[in-house]
Amino acid sequence: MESNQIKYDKVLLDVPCSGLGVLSKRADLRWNRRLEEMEELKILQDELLEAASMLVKPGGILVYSTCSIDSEENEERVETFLARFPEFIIDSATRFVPTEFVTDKGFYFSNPVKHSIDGAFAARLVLKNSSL
Ligand SMILES: C[S@@+](CC[C@H](N)C(=O)[O-])C[C@H]1O[C@@H](n2cnc3c(N)ncnc32)[C@H](O)[C@@H]1O
Repeated sequence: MESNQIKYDKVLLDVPCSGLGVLSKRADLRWNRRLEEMEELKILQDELLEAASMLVKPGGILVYSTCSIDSEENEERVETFLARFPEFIIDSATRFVPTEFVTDKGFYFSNPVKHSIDGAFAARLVLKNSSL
């Protein structure tokens, strides 16, 4: 999918997600999830990530974020995306947040049990310049 629309230096994609990082505030989510809904959400997250990536300028930044602690909605979505769009690379979160919130792969991740705050995930991706 290619596009001739305006492109941006920075794009933030805060996707619809299961909300599994915020169960302390949304206890109802615990009971209302269905497997099929998760599968649909993952497809939607992939579609939105691909669509958002088309809006990024060469050298620009794409941040993918969720309020989920489920790796299927987090690392797995980003890895699926990077396998299809290797022109994007991970830019580690270490420059922006304390290291205790940075995963081995350079993603931001807060864990309600470990950090006593809502669970969330973010991946900072850079679109390589074609000249690189
Ligand atoms: C996690 S929320 C984003 C919240 C936002 N960051 C804010 O501060 O208001 C996810 C958003 O995705 C929107 N959304 C749901 N399905 C969508 C779709 N198919 N395409 C685009 N956006 C969608 C929802 O309406 C919701 O506003």
